[in-house]
Amino acid sequence: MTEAQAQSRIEELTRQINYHNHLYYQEDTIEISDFEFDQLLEELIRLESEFPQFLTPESPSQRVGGTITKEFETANHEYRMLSLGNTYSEEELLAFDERVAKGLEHRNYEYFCEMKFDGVAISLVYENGRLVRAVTRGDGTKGDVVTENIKTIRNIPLHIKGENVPEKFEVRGEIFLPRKEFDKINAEREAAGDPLLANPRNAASGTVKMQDSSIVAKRRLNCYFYQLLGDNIGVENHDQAIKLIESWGFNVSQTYTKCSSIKEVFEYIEKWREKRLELPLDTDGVVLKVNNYDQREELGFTAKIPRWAIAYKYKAESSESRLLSITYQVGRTGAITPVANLSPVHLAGTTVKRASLHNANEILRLGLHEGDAVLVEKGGEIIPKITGVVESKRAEGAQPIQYIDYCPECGTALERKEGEAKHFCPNTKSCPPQVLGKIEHFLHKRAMDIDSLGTERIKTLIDQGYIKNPADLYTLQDKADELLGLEMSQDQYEKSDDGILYISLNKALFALTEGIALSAINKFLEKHAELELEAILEKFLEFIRATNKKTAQNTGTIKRLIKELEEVKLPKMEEFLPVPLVLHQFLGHWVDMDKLIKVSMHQSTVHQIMLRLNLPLTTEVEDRIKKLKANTFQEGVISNMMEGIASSKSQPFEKVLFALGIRNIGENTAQLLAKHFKSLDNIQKATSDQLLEVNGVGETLVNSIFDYFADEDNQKIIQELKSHGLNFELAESETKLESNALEGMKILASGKLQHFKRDEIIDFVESHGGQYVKSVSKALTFIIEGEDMGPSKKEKAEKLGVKLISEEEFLQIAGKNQNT
Ligand SMILES: NC(=O)c1ccc[n+]([C@@H]2O[C@H](COP(=O)([O-])OP(=O)(O)OC[C@H]3O[C@@H](n4cnc5c(N)ncnc54)[C@H](O)[C@@H]3O)[C@@H](O)[C@H]2O)c1
Ligand SMILES: [Zn+2]
Repeated sequence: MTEAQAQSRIEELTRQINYHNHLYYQEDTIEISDFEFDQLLEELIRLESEFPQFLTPESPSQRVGGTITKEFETANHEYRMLSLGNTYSEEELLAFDERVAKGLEHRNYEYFCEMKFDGVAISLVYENGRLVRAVTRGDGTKGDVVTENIKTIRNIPLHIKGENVPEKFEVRGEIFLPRKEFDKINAEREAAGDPLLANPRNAASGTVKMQDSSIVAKRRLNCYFYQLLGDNIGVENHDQAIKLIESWGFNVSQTYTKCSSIKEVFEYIEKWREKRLELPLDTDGVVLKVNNYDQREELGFTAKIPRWAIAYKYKAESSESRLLSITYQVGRTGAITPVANLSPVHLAGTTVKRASLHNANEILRLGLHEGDAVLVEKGGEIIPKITGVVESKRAEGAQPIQYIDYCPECGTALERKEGEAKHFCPNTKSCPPQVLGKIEHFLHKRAMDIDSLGTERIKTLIDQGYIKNPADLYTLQDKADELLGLEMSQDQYEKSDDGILYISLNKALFALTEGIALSAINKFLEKHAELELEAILEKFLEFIRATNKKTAQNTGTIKRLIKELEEVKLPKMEEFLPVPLVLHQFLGHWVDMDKLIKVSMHQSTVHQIMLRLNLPLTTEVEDRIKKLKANTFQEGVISNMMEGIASSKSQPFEKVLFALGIRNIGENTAQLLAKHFKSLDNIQKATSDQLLEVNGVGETLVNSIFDYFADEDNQKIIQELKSHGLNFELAESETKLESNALEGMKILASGKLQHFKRDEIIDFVESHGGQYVKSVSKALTFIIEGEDMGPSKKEKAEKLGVKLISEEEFLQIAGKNQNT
């Protein structure tokens, strides 16, 4: 490489790394994996050491990647917060160990090994046992002060009690969002139609930097601590420091260990390679640190990293697979996500058969062609991903993947808004998954609260034409008879491109054999998931012989199936068999294959096909066919459903208003609007000025309200719901005040109360003419101090001079004697 080439490559790498650093630290999103990022950085470091004339202090190789934001106060770190060197290879780890030995001039040292937690670094400063400041890493020298946000994390101690607590010290740790919380947040976001968070790390990072601490509190962040700093701490080794902070009440992950040689470090790395996937948070490697502080000092630092520690990062496992097909999933908001169906490969402890492709751009970026050999990666923390195509293995004449133009669920032409990566199905009213989204919202616990209808059942009712909108739910009562025996068709059926019905292999094999349990068949299939369909069927013959149940008869049926599968030449689908072929094994006497194929094209369940064929069956054949069917609606379920639907009619108006799913009307806004306008008719009649009078209503909301009422279909649904007796007005009791005792007062309650549950106090305050306020501010008349009131709230209240009163005093003010 010439000097000029090196210079321009260094510039290019610098530009790219700065770009990805910005995305990662400021925007909390990523476009490339950590591995790809680390490779760029490694290349830069290599070139800079070969061509030191181009190395500048501003190079990303010399600086910690983050910066500070403008929204917070900043504070300087007393001890710089550095990055860590990292490696993905064992040779480099050995080389690191050699450097340590050389630096110390002996091998008499230990390593302290911990998991590398994938979150956000935080520094907490304590003085006289009190948390005084929480600061982000920022640019390593100074960071954002986010104390209020950090105080909402439950297990961060605000006061330290204990012996020998130094007057001043600093602890560092990693804030993270437990994976479960992350999944929960994303499920809620999906249901609300909000964009999904990319991964738990980015979510944690974004949360720490939020302006509103009350939202931070809801996110359930957590923190693991791994470092103690300060003068005269009185310990010589890191393991002692960790034990010390543990005894002071800091949350320390119990995954650490001490190793007396690099060989033991390798054992630790192997021990955790898969086990870490069971931890409640994402981890991306192992950090090893020289345990003794004097030795650390001897080794020192470079500009960016300590010489006494390094991170070994687990490389995402990668395997080659084949692209079988692409399924286009339609989300509840109409967003299309292409998913690659792959020939099964074993990766990171699981069998992978699918990988997300995100959107059309990703397919273009990869240059995917039909049937391509692809590289699949799974790091445990991420869903499997296609990272590349093996072009040399591409079949001659293979065509590039054509993205779909029409919605696979409803056939509507797809749209793509400018600047958005995803395609959308604009048919919000009758596209089945979108209808499902609406109905699920309607049924939600905080809306109409009908819990006897799970997703599967709703889907079935939509698919089979029983409900198209929420109002249809209230007509089900009249169809209870028809619902009995209805098949829940979701998972076990598929349709081929030309509409032939397929059934999952496990159900087919279960029905085709006698005396073998479905669970045994499932186990068998799991074991052989990596085989192709024909090979599985051959293996199944062996399996039948081994179980020794009705062997002759069972093998006979399967052999006939294999033969017909070859002859009939229907499209092949992994893990599924054509329903006509399976039925042919039972009905061969009565119906020929062509007719079975034809009928199956128009139906979506075995139940429906059998209704169409209307054959006189023997009990034996009937039993076989029953084994094929999916779960059906049973009597108990139906009566539960009917009960839930009937009792939902008494849900109060604000719940009904929320249930309608008017865009931008959340639960709180629905309450406010209901209280203010008292009926849906009044809301519909309201002018934009009248709407804007309501606290929290803005232009966007006004527009969505107008849009909603302008739509004739919505008007029809409202009329129908009214005719079924739902509440479209505030009940008498809700509009009447119990007293005016709290008029003009702004009130907040904090901590646990004796006489009220969370929501009850709000209702109580309002029914006595007061206003309930959700955050501490100067405007409050007083705060009701319950048991265990949060110390940060209390501190803030004291600072603002807001009066705190007891629950008893409050009851007196409200004119309620607590004994009544
Ligand atoms: N994908 C992208 O676009 C992109 C962009 C920028 C950075 N990154 C990734 O982010 C990382 C950037 O490195 P960095 O400078 O933030 O450092 P780093 O994350 O590699 O290492 C330092 C950090 O590790 C954390 N850590 C977790 N567990 C620890 C433990 N037990 N002991 C000590 N520290 C622990 C601390 O927060 C510390 O600040 C790299 O891994 C890089 O791959 C990715
Ligand atoms: Zn659609």
